[in-house]
Amino acid sequence: MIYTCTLNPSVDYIIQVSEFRAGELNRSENTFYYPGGKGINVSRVLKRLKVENTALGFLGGFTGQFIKNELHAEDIQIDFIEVSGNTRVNVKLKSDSETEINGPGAEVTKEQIQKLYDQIGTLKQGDFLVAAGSTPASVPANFYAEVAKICNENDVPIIVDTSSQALKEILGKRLFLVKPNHHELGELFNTVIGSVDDALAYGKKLLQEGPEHVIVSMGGDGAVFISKDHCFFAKAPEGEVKNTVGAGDSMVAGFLSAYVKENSLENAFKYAVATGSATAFSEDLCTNQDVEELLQRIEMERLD
Ligand SMILES: Nc1ncnc2c1ncn2[C@@H]1O[C@H](COP(=O)(O)OP(=O)(O)OP(=O)(O)O)[C@@H](O)[C@H]1O
Ligand SMILES: O=P(O)(O)OC[C@@]1(O)O[C@H](CO)[C@@H](O)[C@@H]1O
Repeated sequence: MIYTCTLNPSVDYIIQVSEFRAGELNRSENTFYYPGGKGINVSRVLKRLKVENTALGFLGGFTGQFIKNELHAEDIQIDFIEVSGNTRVNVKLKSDSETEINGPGAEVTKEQIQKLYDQIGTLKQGDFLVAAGSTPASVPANFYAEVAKICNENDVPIIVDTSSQALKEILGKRLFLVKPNHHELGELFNTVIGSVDDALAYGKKLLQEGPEHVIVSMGGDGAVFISKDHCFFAKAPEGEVKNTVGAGDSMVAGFLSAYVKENSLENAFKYAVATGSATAFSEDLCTNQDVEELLQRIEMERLD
């Protein structure tokens, strides 16, 4: 079974305003509410790609209930730990540019954190864990490192997609995949990643710190895949960009779905880029059909 873990889920409130003016009354043309948070997005895309999975993490209040209802409607298995506050609402303002305001997240107690460690401790060989997104202030900074330790002890491959700060905490642990975007990778090494060559060079540095595979995503400029034996670059296909929120999470879901079905890293990476871009070209997250259609248009080249 694939498990996703979202410590800080969100209701993503999408507001479309054609000409946003700060400091004035704006009226939106459209608003949407989606269950969000990085691990939850991975779960939703995996399900659309016909891969069964279970979503773990913390949920609370009326917003938490909304997320449960939506995941239930999409037939996604969940095993969230209930917290007493409201799960946050993250605002995604779409105008000429995309502006995001992410909330801090609900308070989590020590007992609830322990409960999650215990849940993760039941995962066994053959399972995968995707741990993604920010950690609320009440969760210790070494949470992902602890989770990676538990997974390493039980031979459970773990994929981590989080901020550069949280990523620093887990360097040295055995990780199946990490997927920083080029900004996060730059922050990690105190540099600016401005080209495919930079992404490759610093992705290789990151590989020396423990992960088995690294994907450096670069938005509309595509992505670089780095592993011990193979490095690839894939261009992102052209299309009408509607929503880049969740593109990176879709990429992780695309990679994992193809990897568990075919066990080929090259195809998994191709699938990852197609899935990320398919979401960028959709209002919500992509569908299986979107991904299959884009797959034909992904151009890949070897970098080594
Ligand atoms: N403008 C775009 N055009 C085409 N594809 C895109 C675009 N933006 C993103 N993608 C696709 O999605 C992948 C991941 O995008 P990105 O690097 O923005 O991830 P991210 O920063 O982790 O995103 P998020 O945190 O919002 O989920 C890219 O490698 C690419 O395949
Ligand atoms: O605040 P975090 O946890 O870093 O990111 C949360 C978030 O921006 O990430 C997802 C897109 O990747 C959204 O669904 C969600 O609102």
